[in-house]
Amino acid sequence: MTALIEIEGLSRRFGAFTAVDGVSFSVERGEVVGFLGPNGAGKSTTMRMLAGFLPPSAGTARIAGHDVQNDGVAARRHLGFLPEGAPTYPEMTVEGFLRFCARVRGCDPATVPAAMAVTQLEEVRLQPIETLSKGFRRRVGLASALLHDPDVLVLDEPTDGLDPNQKHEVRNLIRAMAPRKAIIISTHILEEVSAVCTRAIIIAHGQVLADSTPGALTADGRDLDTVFRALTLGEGEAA
Ligand SMILES: Nc1ncnc2c1ncn2[C@@H]1O[C@H](COP(=O)(O)OP(=O)(O)OP(=O)(O)O)[C@@H](O)[C@H]1O
Repeated sequence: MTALIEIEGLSRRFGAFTAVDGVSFSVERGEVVGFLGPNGAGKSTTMRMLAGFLPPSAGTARIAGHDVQNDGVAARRHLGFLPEGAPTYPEMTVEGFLRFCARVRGCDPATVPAAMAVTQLEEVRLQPIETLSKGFRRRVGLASALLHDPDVLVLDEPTDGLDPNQKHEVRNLIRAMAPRKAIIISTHILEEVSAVCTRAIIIAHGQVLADSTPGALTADGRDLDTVFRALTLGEGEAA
């Protein structure tokens, strides 16, 4: 069976600078992959290429077997993407924005109430997005990614800006969806990896430094924070 996410030799240069440098991995249904790395490591650039929003300088990305560049429409049918930052169209209400997203993507408007329910947006459904707190805006983005119940979720810092209770809810939601989907989440929060991820990929300077289960990464008794620092700061076994 083909993996739902397949990335091979993905690279992206900006001028002379290489932001992503030959990244390869695949993600099967049922996996929740934590994509970790320091600021500027290349996480968002990789995710934007995987979502088909940024063309790679080299390499390929496939979603459910469809190349995101050459067969983008078919690939996006299987993809829910939560980009960094807030949803656009700040003057729209939450419900209006989600109905608009459903219409543009050709999915049934009946999906909107369900997406608002799982992301707990009903109480603000008639509020313009620009009047919402950062946490609520993040949940609007998440609801939009979930609308068409895609097989693959690519979530760039899904809990950014949420309070501890909301973080807990979003992690529960990710865990509940996990068996039916392939999910990749980028995060700076290492506790999130232990809480929801079945696998962790650590990148720095655009290159994959580790790709393993959280248990295997910490098998020698070090905590994930120490492993992360050792890998990304080049402290090696001394850490
Ligand atoms: N459009 C662009 N033009 C030039 N450089 C860019 C562009 N987009 C990203 N970069 C650079 O590429 C590198 C990787 O950026 P990226 O946003 O992918 O990192 P990140 O791991 O997501 O970081 P963060 O954790 O801070 O979000 C950074 O040095 C960034 O400045």
